[in-house]
Amino acid sequence: MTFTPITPDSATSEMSNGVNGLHKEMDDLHINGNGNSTNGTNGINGTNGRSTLEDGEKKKKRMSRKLSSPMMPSFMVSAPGKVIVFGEHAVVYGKAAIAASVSLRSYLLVTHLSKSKRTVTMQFPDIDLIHTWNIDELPWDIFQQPSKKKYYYDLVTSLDPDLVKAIQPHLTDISLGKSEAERKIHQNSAASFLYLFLSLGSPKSPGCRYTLRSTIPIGAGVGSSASIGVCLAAAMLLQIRTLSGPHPDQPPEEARLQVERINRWAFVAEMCIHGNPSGVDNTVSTHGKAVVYQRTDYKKPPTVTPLWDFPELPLLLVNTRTPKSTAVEVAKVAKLRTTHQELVGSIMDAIDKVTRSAESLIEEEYFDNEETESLRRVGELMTINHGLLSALGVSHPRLERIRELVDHEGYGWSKLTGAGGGGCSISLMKPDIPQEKLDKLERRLDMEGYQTFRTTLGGDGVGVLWPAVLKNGLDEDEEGGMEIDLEGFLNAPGNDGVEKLVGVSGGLDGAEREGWKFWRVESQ
Ligand SMILES: Nc1ncnc2c1ncn2[C@@H]1O[C@H](COP(=O)(O)OP(=O)(O)OP(=O)(O)O)[C@@H](O)[C@H]1O
Ligand SMILES: C[C@@](O)(CCO)CC(=O)[O-]
Repeated sequence: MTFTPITPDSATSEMSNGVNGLHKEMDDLHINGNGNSTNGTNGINGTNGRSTLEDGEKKKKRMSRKLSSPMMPSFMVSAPGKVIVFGEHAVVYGKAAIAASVSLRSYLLVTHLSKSKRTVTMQFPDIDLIHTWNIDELPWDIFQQPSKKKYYYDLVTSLDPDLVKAIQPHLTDISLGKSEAERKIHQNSAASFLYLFLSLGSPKSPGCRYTLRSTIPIGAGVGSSASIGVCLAAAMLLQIRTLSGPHPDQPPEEARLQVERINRWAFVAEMCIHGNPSGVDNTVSTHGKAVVYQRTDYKKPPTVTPLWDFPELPLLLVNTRTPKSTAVEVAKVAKLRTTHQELVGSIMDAIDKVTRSAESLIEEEYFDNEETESLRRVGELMTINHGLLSALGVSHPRLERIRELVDHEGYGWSKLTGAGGGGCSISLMKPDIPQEKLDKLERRLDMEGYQTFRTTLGGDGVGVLWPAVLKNGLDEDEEGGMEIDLEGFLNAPGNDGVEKLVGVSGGLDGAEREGWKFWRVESQ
């Protein structure tokens, strides 16, 4: 996909959509990080950004009145993790890869403080991180400098070293008393958070708390960091009222524009964590479904083609709990390629063929994700892809053991996902396997120290719950549903507790739960 630049004019007209979209009550709030009248981005009250002095005066009066307006309600944002379904390693050599969202997700609860409280807190209990900053002490001056200032519609492709430097003093007292390794991780997360907060917010940003819980395993190649970046980007863009929708009758083109805006800022968050990310993770996490991703020239942006009609596939994700290093595995393949250039080239070509065959298969009109024959064909491509990766030397005995337990027992088709050498595998399960056999398999894997997740490929991307009130098909719905409070969210037990409390598929019989809304970007 190519990023379509959003001009100030188009941004302005969308801003008024934004005001009328998801959350009417936001109209009355005094928030806007980026609004100003010089560049046509001022979305406050839906003005067109070409305001006269008189308008400005009127606006000032209106704004000062609004200071007494009620607090913004709590809301939630959620985004999925991802797996590479086909084409890892070959993608490093300019071949295509298919990546898809998984149903494991991150959930971010945004709660606002009373106006007198001028603090912002990031609370990431999964990694035991909590930190509070005084908003008025943050380095707004440099982030607001005209030569530095970025707007919500900007495409940011690299971090500004001066801005990164300005953040550093605000990271020094994070997680004092923890190990150096842990502090480094916490400081990275905080740097990513602050870069976004300072870029999208303003010195007038309201005091608030961002609390995140995730069901995605961390550092296992399932895109946990990207999903967090997506949640933060979406939440902050919603707070400054620069997104329209999601709402049911929104045209797909408009929905895609909103999603792309989130994706751009999620990429900025990923850059803070990873340095030089390809962008595939945040793209899949924002859009959901699946994408074909290809980077032929590293000096140019990659080609990202959304597979809007990617089927939802049932999947068993297995974490070997064996730490992997992507860099080591990639180097291993590079070395093999030096010695056997032609042969390795043929393997890469074969992987590319597998990826392209999968792409065409999935897009076939009669492809049916609930039908055995269609699943078998995708499954066989996964098996072939794994064999080719194995030939490149990136499998691992713990990954081969999964194939033994799943494929050789006739339960499904497995392949490693991501770099290999440990990390995770994915298994496409046959639809007719009796439940007790599946339970037995999971017990076996558990006994052998694996971590299993039943997940579905190709689900929704970023979603919004505005306000943070859920309906569960229970009596309490009559009284407007159940409000998600911070304590309840923090105390939800484990991944299941989080899913049960706020999960996007926590509706009756696992259906999409009423309340969560998604930008519907599909073409059909
Ligand atoms: N649940 C979480 N809570 C807070 N921070 C998290 C969480 N999950 C991931 N992170 C952040 O993301 C970092 C992990 O990112 P990393 O890219 O190494 O792994 P990944 O995103 O899970 O895998 P990959 O990028 O290979 O798909 C953590 O160090 C932390 O900063
Ligand atoms: C192994 C690899 O192809 C995927 C790692 O998730 C490396 C990369 O694409 O950067």
